[in-house]
Amino acid sequence: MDDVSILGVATLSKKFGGVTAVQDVSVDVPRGGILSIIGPNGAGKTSLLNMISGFYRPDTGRVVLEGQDITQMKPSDIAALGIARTFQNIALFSGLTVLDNLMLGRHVRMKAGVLSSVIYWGMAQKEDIAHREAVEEIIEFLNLQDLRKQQSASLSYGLRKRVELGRALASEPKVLLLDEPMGGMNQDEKEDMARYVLDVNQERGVTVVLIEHDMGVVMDISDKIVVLDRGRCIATGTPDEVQRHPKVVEAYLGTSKSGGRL
Ligand SMILES: Nc1ncnc2c1ncn2[C@@H]1O[C@H](COP(=O)(O)OP(=O)(O)OP(=O)(O)O)[C@@H](O)[C@H]1O
Repeated sequence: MDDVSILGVATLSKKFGGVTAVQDVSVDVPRGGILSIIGPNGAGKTSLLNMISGFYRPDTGRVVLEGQDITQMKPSDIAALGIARTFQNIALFSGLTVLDNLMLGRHVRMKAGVLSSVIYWGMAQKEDIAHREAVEEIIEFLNLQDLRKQQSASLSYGLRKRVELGRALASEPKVLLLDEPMGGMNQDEKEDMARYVLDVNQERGVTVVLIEHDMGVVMDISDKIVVLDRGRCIATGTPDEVQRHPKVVEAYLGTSKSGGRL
């Protein structure tokens, strides 16, 4: 991993039975940047995120966060070290309010357990106030003030995606993994979300790793793009470099027998 990277994966591979989901993929994620992972359905994008966040154990290879090998760690320990994620299918507690969903997102930062909060009630209460302040600040940042007491189930799809972003931000991540944050959104919702992702990156200094199918958004906001195809990395570079890369042109436009699968 080079000096400018916050996160690196090296020769990661993962098979499910006879299916190779990811094969020998190496990626350096620049600190403070936005890196997008693109590729056709089944290319291995989500599997790669799952290995970074500890949800899947790689067959081979390493995941390193700020010099620390996290390959074998549990998802909760990885979250505590500063990697948060959102899911392709929204993973909120639909019966809970926006505020409570965000408070749950903070639990990796909460020190006081149930027992200690009984014994050291005052300390736990102080901690609770600090957590509430942090969550209120995120609610303001994402313009969710008017919705804080609403059940998340009652919100539109685009707003639920925004709340999920808030839940991930509540853990104060250094690196945010976003799995299709604009998937299923209309154009206005997409533009809003792209703006929030940029603000998270630029104003809060969070490194972003993004899986996204909307090429307009990807080309607009990414510093670096990784292209996966059938589990392998076929190109890495800036948006310009990747767009001109012969293998990407072939896969996207189908200049050969492959017929454009992206
Ligand atoms: N838990 C699993 N069990 C079995 N096979 C899996 C599992 N997770 C992923 N796969 C397989 O691994 C391959 C890569 O899937 P993955 O979801 O990582 O691709 P993707 O690029 O994220 O696709 P999409 O854009 O459709 O989300 C697919 O063939 C998929 O069926």
